[in-house]
Amino acid sequence: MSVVVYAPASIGNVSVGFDVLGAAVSPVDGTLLGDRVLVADGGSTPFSLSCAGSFVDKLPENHEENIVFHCYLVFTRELKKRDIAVRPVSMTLEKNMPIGSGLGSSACSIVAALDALNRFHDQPLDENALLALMGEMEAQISGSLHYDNVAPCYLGGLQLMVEDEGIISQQVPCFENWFWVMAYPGIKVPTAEARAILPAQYRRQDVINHGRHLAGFIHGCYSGQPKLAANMIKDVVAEPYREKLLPGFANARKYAKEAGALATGISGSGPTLFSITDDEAVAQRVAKWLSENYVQNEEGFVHVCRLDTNGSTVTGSEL
Ligand SMILES: Nc1ncnc2c1ncn2[C@@H]1O[C@H](COP(=O)(O)OP(=O)(O)O)[C@@H](O)[C@H]1O
Ligand SMILES: N[C@@H](CCOP(=O)(O)O)C(=O)O
Repeated sequence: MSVVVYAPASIGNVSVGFDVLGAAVSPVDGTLLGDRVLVADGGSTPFSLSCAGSFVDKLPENHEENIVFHCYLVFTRELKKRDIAVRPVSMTLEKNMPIGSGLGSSACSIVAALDALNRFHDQPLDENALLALMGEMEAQISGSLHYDNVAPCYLGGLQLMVEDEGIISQQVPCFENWFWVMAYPGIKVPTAEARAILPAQYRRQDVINHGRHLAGFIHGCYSGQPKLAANMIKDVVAEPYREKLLPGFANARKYAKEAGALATGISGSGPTLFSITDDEAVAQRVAKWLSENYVQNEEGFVHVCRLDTNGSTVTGSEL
């Protein structure tokens, strides 16, 4: 028996909810924008890991530094705590996501690995316990606990981190007709570094505006007001400080607005940007412009996406 799990790209923060809001996305043309992990019977070897995929060269050379190995360690720790037998596993990571891209690349590997390990062991951990482990792994990589990539990647859709009453995250309704244009320029911005440049404290006016934007956005989503929700997508917490890490971002946002996009922001800690529109022609026009003007090298790409409401999914038993 073996299982392959696909975990999609995600937009941390969605501009308006630093560390507490995230969205999973998948390209409309069916491209797999996410990692896959295969877990198969390891036979007489307790654990082995091999890696493949278009971004395999960007992974740490030592497999013990790969987050998938650490996922195996924490998963088996949890099984041992519960007196559940750990099975020998042979794992393969298909690394399709660029690292340090703002697309939740590490979250893709973490979610695919832990979801696949759990399924291979007949789901001994419930959704919340698994999500808590995913957060632990993301914190190990970025230096602080935030669920805004792993939660949408695992559960799908637009997710709000409530982190109370034993609930980590809950889904918020969003607009099904929105296109999310994702543009990765091909350069690297490490999440830990993009967090380190943020202020430790904020002015009262910024706090008020942040609360107004996030509450207004969530209200717009629940009351079915797309224009209000899109107008609320403004970031006073991270974007003013991170913009300097993203060459051409201000220009790209200006173009997207003139072309008819509803809102544009930094995806996660960047350098990927996202731009929202409800008009496919606008999405294609913005995508073309970003390909020609925001992408900096051959590693960059642009995808027109929809919200991925599935989150991580089983794609079969072989890669
Ligand atoms: N499977 C993996 N996928 C992505 N990054 C990994 C993986 N294993 C280890 N890493 C390391 O974790 C760090 C991820 O960097 P980060 O900026 O947080 O990426 P992202 O924001 O794209 O998730 C890098 O130092 C990378 O070498
Ligand atoms: N809330 C985090 C999100 C980081 O997302 P990533 O895709 O860049 O890892 C932050 O903004 O630091």
